[in-house]
Amino acid sequence: MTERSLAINGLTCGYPKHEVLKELSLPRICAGSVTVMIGPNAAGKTTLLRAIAGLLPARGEVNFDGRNLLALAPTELAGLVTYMPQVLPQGVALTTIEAVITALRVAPDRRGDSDAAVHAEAAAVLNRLNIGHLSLTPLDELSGGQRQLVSLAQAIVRRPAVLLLDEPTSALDPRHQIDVMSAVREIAIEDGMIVMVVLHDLNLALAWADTVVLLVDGKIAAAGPPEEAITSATLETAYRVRARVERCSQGRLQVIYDGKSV
Ligand SMILES: Nc1ncnc2c1ncn2[C@@H]1O[C@H](COP(=O)(O)OP(=O)(O)OP(=O)(O)O)[C@@H](O)[C@H]1O
Repeated sequence: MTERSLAINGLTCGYPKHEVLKELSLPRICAGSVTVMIGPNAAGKTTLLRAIAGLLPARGEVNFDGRNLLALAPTELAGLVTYMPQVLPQGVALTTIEAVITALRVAPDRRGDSDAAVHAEAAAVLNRLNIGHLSLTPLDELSGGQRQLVSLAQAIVRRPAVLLLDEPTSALDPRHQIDVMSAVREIAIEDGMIVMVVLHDLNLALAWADTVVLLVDGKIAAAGPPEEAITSATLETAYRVRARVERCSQGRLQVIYDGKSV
């Protein structure tokens, strides 16, 4: 059996008066791997994820398992792809576990599951993200970081074939950032999921990505293993900063910013 993968060829998409991505193609993404999208503000990272999720009109090919996702009906696409947005909804009168159960229940293939099975799965995901203690807390009483963790739980509980996460760690403290990235990595491997994550924290990208894609102005400026995509030269070009990528005393690569470049 051939390994499942996602391949993007000639993707063009954007907004009525602003074409953001033009004929974009990405290296093939293998199941079980984590691809981290980085790049300056407004580079097109969210636009790319939203196009793959069918939330924006797009032309080209997003091939998965022999099918072009762009041509699928919304319900079929929703069974394969889950997108966690950057901005999280507020004002929803549910507890944390109810929110996760609701996310699972809308998955087309899970509607017939027993209440006990769905509850157990939702509880397991909350525990995995170390927020089991928040199960009965209303969403409106959560902090920003806690809400981000619940939103991630809603995305991963569905165990989609393709998981798209838009800045899932932006509101989290360092410990929870590690919780999230390690959970995402484990789930990708366990379920053979294709995971694409947008991050601004380049040290997280260096630590957790199998592949890094650097997007600048709607185009790929670098793509490959983290140590090849994140270098002094690529950071200077993309972000106009002076930075070094060096190994710390424990051998891990880290970015050190020295200032703005001229
Ligand atoms: N709804 C919209 N209508 C029109 N233009 C939009 C809309 N949403 C985003 N854009 C524009 O599309 C471009 C890409 O935006 P996008 O949100 O994809 O960038 P990003 O790389 O995710 O940025 P950030 O790191 O700031 O979140 C930007 O120029 C932005 O102004």
